[in-house]
Amino acid sequence: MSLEIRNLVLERHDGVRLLGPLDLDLASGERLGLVGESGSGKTLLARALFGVLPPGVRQADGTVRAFGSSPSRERRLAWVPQDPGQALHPLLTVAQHLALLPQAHRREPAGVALPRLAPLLDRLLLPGDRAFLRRRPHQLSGGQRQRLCLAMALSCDPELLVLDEPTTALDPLAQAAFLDLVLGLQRERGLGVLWITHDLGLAAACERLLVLYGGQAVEAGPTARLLSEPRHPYTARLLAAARQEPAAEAGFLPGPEDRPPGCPFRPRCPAPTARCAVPRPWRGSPADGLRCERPLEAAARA
Ligand SMILES: Nc1ncnc2c1ncn2[C@@H]1O[C@H](COP(=O)(O)OP(=O)(O)OP(=O)(O)O)[C@@H](O)[C@H]1O
Repeated sequence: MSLEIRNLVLERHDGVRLLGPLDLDLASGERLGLVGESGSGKTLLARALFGVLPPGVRQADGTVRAFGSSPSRERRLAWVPQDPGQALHPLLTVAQHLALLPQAHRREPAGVALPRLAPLLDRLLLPGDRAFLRRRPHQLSGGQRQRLCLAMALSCDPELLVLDEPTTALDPLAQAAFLDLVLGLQRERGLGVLWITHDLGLAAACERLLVLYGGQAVEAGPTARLLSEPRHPYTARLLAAARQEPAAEAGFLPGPEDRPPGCPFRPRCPAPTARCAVPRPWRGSPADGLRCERPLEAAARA
């Protein structure tokens, strides 16, 4: 197993729960889409994987295991960030960015790393000539900046790629091209992929989905099943949004301190019951299960 998360709970410094309890498994070479709207805890989860929680957030419980306890885990796991503008250093050149991780993880000098990475740049449609390698981030297009982040993430041949909303800053055509590129690389290299997104349409390229709402996993399963027969009302709502269908309900995800006890989706749910106010157990396996008192088919039968 590339990634094994058990009972992970993240809290704010004042004890307010931000995420969890959460279980997640990712097998090697598998593509998992982590889907949820803004504020649902996706980025915090990615940060927990890399052990870099922001100030004011702590891991209150649970375990995160990437590649067991392998000492090389740092280089086997790589992250493509949401905002390349923030991730890239404005004063470093393309060449200096590309040499950073090989230097840190493999003690590989730039003079060795850059020729080794030339075919990768080619594959990512980034020019490898001297003039391009001397450019700084502000001299690149948005798509080139994001592909540079991808090149950096792949520079030490990782086995698992975590992509945190990597296409947010791109136009729809560039989004589709970036997705194709990642899927192609995933197949060629047998990479595991954890694709974090609020867009169910983008996540549909993954084999499995895990849906988060208000810091809780609400549904997980094979993508084909979730897209055709969502069981949690929030998954159904996401699906309707991806199809640009109008919402029957209004409202936003409340802040972590204002979330109701029990199911966080209860205030927006079309058919809540009194039992939804009580925390419900996860039913099923981490890969295929649900946390809902009144799954959709049951509600339809009532
Ligand atoms: N450093 C922090 N201190 C306190 N609360 C935080 C901190 N970072 C995030 N949070 C809170 O944790 C919750 C989850 O945040 P997170 O950034 O993981 O959401 P997200 O699903 O990635 O959203 P987005 O799609 O907008 O990036 C939010 O309510 C956020 O306000």
